[in-house]
Amino acid sequence: MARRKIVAGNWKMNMTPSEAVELVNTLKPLVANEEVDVVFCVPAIDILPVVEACKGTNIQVGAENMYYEEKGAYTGEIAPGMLTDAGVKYVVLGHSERREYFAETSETVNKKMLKAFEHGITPIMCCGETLEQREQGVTMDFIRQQVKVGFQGVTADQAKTAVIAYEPIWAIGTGKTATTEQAQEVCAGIRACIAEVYDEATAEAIRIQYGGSVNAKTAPELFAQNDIDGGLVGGASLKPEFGQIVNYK
Ligand SMILES: O=C(CO)COP(=O)(O)O
Repeated sequence: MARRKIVAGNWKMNMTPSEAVELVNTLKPLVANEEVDVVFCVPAIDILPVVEACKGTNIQVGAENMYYEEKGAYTGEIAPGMLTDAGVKYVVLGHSERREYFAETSETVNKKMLKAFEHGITPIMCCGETLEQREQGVTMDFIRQQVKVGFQGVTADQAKTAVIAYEPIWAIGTGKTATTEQAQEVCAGIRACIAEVYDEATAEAIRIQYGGSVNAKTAPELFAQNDIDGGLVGGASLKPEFGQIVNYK
C-alpha cells in the first residue's frame, strides 16, 4: 500500500501567539488537501491558540520539542501529558538545531522517542549530516547511527507509525536544497536501515520526509521520489507558499 504523504511545517522560534493565529487563518484554506497529512509544528506557547484555530480543519498540530519525564522539577520543560492534553498529535525530536545549540544527543532523543510513543504522540525524528561529514563520505554511517540509537527499544508496531525527517544540516535555512538524487539516496538508505533493524514491513510503513530549504519549486520532484514521503519545511512554512508545497501535485 502506498504511504500517505506528510507535509509538516516547523515554525522554529517564530510567531507570537497572535501572529500564529493570523498565520493559521491565512494558511487554512491553502492547505486544505485531504490526500496529504498536514502538520503545523509550533512553539510551545502557540500550541493552544493554534489547536483552537485549526479546529474543523485538516491541520494537525505538533510541538517542536518535549521532555522525557512525566512531571516534576524540570524548570522550563514541557511534559508529554501536557502536549496531549493540549491537543498535540506530533512532536519534532532531535532537530539539528536542538542537537547543536541545546546539547541534545541521540541518547536523549531516544528517551523522548520512547516517551512520545507511550503517550500516543507521533515523533518526527530528525537526522542529517554536516557538510564536513558529507565531504568525508561518512553521511550514511552517521545517519544510520542516529537512527539506530534513536529507535532503541522502539517496537516494530511503534516504528511503523513514526516519521523520520532527513535534514542535511548544510541544506537547512541556506537556500541550498539537496539534489533530488542526494535526498532520495539517503532516504532509501534510512529505509534500508529500518529494514535491517526491524523488517521489510516496518520499512515499507515508516514515513521518511526530506527537509532543508524545501520550497514550492523543489517540492514536486522531491516528493515524487520512491522513498520520500513528504517534507519538513522551515522558512517556507511561514508563508502562503506552504499551500503550494502541500499541493505539490
Ligand atoms: O530545519 C528545517 C525544518 O525542520 C528546514 O528549514 P528550512 O526549510 O528553513 O531550510
